[in-house]
Amino acid sequence: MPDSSMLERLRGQLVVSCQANPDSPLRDPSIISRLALAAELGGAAGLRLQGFEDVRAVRAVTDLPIIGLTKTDREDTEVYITPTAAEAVRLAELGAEIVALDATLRPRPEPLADMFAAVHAVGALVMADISTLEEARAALDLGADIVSTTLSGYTPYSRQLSGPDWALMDELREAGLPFVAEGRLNTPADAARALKRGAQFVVVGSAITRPDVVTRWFVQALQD
Ligand SMILES: CC(=O)N[C@H](C=O)[C@@H](O)[C@H](O)[C@H](O)COP(=O)(O)O
Repeated sequence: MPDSSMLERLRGQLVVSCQANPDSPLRDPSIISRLALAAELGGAAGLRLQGFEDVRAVRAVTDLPIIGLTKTDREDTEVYITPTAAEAVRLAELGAEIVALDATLRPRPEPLADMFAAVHAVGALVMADISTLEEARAALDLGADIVSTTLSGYTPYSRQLSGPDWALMDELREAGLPFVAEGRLNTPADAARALKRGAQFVVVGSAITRPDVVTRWFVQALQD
């Protein structure tokens, strides 16, 4: 049985996403592990990690809850966050208590319901990454444990914003749907505001663990 007390443990807390793209100099499981430990030292209550190797490496050094995902480029679909049940199950087997997966309404290689069932069958929870209210409703109706605003701005039909999607958070709260705030929460004030907006917890990545991205913000500001 999936342990939903894990979500209670994260309530009101910060989850730090520790990810590095293939072209990043930080792209090494041992470096991701160090980033995760630094996040833990700073008070993170959980970690969001990409890829089997990173999940395995970080599981070996911390007991913090892990939200695991894969990013897989496929020819047949635009869905790239954990597109298949096999990947989802592998993440759970490697120690992710929560598996994040794309739950947008775009064409996908495998039905969402089958993926949710596969994750639950191995005792993990489903975090459904969505981009709209409609997708959140559909995912929760199918049995997702929580939805996350991760993909707002990353589907062509969702709001395209340079900052967090506050309107989506308002819609989710007003609909009474349990949600996590994630995506472009670039300051401590944004993260705190997301909790006030009704988020169960917040996930922050770039502003904490992507120094190349943060450097670019500064460089850009100097040119403006
Ligand atoms: C859209 C997508 O692929 N998001 C990914 C999901 O895991 C990560 O690249 C983001 O860093 C994460 O969502 C946290 O967001 P931000 O880095 O903006 O704080």
